[in-house]
Amino acid sequence: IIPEGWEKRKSRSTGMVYYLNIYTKESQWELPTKKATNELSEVEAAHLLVKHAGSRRPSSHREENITRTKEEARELLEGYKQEIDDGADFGEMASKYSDCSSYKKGGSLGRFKKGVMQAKFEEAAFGLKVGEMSGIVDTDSGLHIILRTK
Ligand SMILES: N=C(N)NCCC[C@H](NC(=O)[C@@H]1CCC/C1=C\[C@H](COP(=O)(O)O)NC(=O)[C@@H](N)Cc1ccccc1)C(N)=O
Repeated sequence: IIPEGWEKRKSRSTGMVYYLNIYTKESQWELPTKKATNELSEVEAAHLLVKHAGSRRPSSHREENITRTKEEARELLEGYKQEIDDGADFGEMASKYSDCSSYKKGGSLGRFKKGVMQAKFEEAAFGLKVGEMSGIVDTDSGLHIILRTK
């Protein structure tokens, strides 16, 4: 069977069958193998981080000294999440508003294995399907929304 998120396509030029991932738009000739997320040793994800006064490092390229409260951070992030749910581009929103240095790459953290990110962040990221966005995730760094891209 073809795993969720993949579609079987026929190449217009050669008539050969290939497989297209409807979330990441990647294509491949061989039938994708379904790997249960928990078996997956790594995922690729992007995030939008809003820091607050209680963050472990309350500073970013956006603000030298971040003084907003955690609740203010939550309200801000809920607003960004709503905009993304309404169609705004995740990468653009992360570039504009994220307090993480990954803003330079539209929030992309690249691929990472288990054991690298803080527990709550890892738990959320490895629990997402490709193309799915998390709810608000609370770590020592601040509040995040996460988009799994691979
Ligand atoms: N790619 C890695 N190996 N980098 C080490 C990850 C360390 C890990 N980080 C986290 O868990 C959170 C979740 C995602 C980002 C992050 C925190 C902070 C922002 O929060 P702050 O540390 O000011 O509290 N951003 C980072 O770490 C950045 N290097 C992420 C990054 C940036 C650009 C390119 C790739 C990765 C941890 N165990 O603390």
